[in-house]
Amino acid sequence: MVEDQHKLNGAAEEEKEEEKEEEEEVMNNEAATRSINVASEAAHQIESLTILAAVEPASSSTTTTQVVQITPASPNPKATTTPRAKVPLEKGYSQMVWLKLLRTEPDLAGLKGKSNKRMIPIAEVKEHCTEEDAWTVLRGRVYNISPYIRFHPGGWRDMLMKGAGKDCTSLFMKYHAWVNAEFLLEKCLVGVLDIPAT
Ligand code: HEM
Repeated sequence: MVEDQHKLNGAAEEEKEEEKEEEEEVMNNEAATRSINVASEAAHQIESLTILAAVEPASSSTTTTQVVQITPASPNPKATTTPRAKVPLEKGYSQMVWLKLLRTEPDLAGLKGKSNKRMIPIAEVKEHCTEEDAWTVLRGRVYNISPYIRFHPGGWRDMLMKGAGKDCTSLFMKYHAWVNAEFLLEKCLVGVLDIPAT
């Protein structure tokens, strides 16, 4: 009887621990996504900066304030892109874990020693369209997205896989032009898209 009670207590403790771990993972995940976004956002903010400059004319003793508007190089796309739908990530697939993999996994691209500067025709990209072997083209670069699919915050079956085996640049720009994919997929680069001369 007492033993049973001990077992029950033990199980309850374990469950609590697991819940705590899950909560921590969600918090870490959100913090990592926020940091990535803040960095990308900041880059856009700088492009549309309005500077309030205190100008002191040489000929006068009074100080006037002048507004200097820097014309944006490109508008902040977040304001114009499609509304977002968050998809819960499976346990163990947080942005934190992905960032760690980027640092620790030597061959996320699956190159097995081959160069990632190879020119790749779109016909070859098309052959890699399954979950286990998914390539995509983004802004002229070819990436192996298989290791990333379950980490994609927008979901993979209905979303990321839409870009598998093809050029996903327009889909990517539609949903999140501000996302720094070049950084997130840096280690997944397999080559450069070969665009035949016309
Ligand atoms: C291949 C490179 C891609 C990368 C590196 C990538 C990365 C990301 C990241 C980091 C987010 C979170 C954005 C945030 O929280 O502000 C996100 C969200 C999302 N992604 Fe992607 N994505 C890619 C491709 C795609 C494609 C091809 C689609 C659509 C078919 C897509 C659809 C979405 C959607 C709908 C969200 C919404 C969820 C959200 O904003 O939190 N993504 N993606």
